[in-house]
Amino acid sequence: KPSDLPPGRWGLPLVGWVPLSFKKSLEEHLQDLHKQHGNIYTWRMGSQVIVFLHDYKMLRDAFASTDFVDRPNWQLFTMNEVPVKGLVGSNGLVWHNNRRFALRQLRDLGMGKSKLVAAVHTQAEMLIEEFRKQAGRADKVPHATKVAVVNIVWQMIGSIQFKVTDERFKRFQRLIDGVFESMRRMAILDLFPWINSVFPDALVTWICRRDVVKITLDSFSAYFEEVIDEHKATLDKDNPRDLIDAYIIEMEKDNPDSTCSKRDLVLLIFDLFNAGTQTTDNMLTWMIFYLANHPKVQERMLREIDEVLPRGTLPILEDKPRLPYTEAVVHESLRKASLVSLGAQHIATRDTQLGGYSIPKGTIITGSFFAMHDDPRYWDSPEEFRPERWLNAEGKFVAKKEGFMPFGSGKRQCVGEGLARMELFIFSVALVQNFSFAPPPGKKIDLRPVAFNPILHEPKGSEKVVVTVRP
Ligand code: HEM
Repeated sequence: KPSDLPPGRWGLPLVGWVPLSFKKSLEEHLQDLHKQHGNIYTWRMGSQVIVFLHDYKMLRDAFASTDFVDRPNWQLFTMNEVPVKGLVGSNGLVWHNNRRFALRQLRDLGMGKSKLVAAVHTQAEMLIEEFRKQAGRADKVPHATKVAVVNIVWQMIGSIQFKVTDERFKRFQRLIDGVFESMRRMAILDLFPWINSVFPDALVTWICRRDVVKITLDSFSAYFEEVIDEHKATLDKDNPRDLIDAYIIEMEKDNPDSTCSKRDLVLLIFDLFNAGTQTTDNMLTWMIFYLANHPKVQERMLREIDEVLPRGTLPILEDKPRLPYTEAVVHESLRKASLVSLGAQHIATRDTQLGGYSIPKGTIITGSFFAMHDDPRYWDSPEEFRPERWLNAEGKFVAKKEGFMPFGSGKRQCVGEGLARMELFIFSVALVQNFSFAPPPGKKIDLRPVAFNPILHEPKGSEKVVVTVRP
């Protein structure tokens, strides 16, 4: 162990530190390390040296710096594409160009813009219709929430909308699910890259589902390329309809720094779906679960909405200041869920310093967001779901920042944050206006996330909720 790295667990070369018992979750082990070593500690997982940051200010400063701006060369991020394209896993000029482009598109086509608000409203109406169909019985959260979030991202990217019953949507959803499922397995190769050269290729492919990732990416690519070609054929340069049109226009510019290509656009679209749909859909399910287990929160939210909006009127973003409790419920849900519990990993781009320790170039850095959101240094009684903590004495919403990072922070902060917040706000108002949610009689919804998922805190899909139409 290099002596000036943060303290922690090292274990054996190549294998790293492996717990002897799997009774504790990954997060419980990280909490143990935090208690033992403080706000910055190291865990060698497989052959990867990973430094965990457990402190809000340290994390904020690190992720604001170019010293930690890059992603590791993990398959989880690269999707086996060499050189890496798209946005989530790329570095350098490709990342810089794509991030700037995506942020501009989200601003121009997205947040608060009437076209996208109209699309969110259409999806909110569809959700109301679909939730109504399962009123009166205990059932899983309808799959319409997935359709809604996919449709919004598609609207922005390619002006496409699926119907709930659309077979193409089901195929599309199976692909997204396939990617997420295989991402967990791909992490094995990222942590133990040497198994590639020790075990037979067929075995590695089977364990790590490399074939699934390839097949999935190929299917996505074929579909996206078709959509891109349709856009090219019908492009009006003076009236770009969506992100694909804007990218094609950008691609045709004579810019020496351009990193545009059709393959890059395919990967960018893939990244936006990958990062922007499962996340928002899971967050909406978490909100429904929290509301179901906290009837008083639900009633207070409804009272507030009823005072501001006539029933049947969907909110617009300008209504937010008049709905502070609703804003508080959205924020408290984001805190409690800690959806992306460890964030997305970063890497030191040069030999540098952090928290008084030396961090060699290439060290992987990750945030313990789940722990920060549950840390009594920042939150009074953090275990409680208490939206009131976001309101001041006058009942105004206060966007508390200290200890709150559901979308990451700094140079790689989530580009879809504004869009996700807009969806969660409009969808939750629409649902609470029309329905009440409760656990099945005599039960509470199990709010523990699905086990063994280091990427997302997923709500348990098997949990049922009773939807009742409001009189
Ligand atoms: C509730 C929903 C969401 C949550 C909790 C969330 C959270 C996050 C987090 C924690 C990161 C990692 C930041 C880092 O590397 O430090 C991230 C990155 C990212 N998110 Fe989101 N996200 C959500 C929705 C979305 C949406 C709707 C989109 C776009 C349609 C999106 C696109 C991205 C992209 C492209 C990145 C990579 C940015 C980069 O590497 O520069 N996300 N998100």
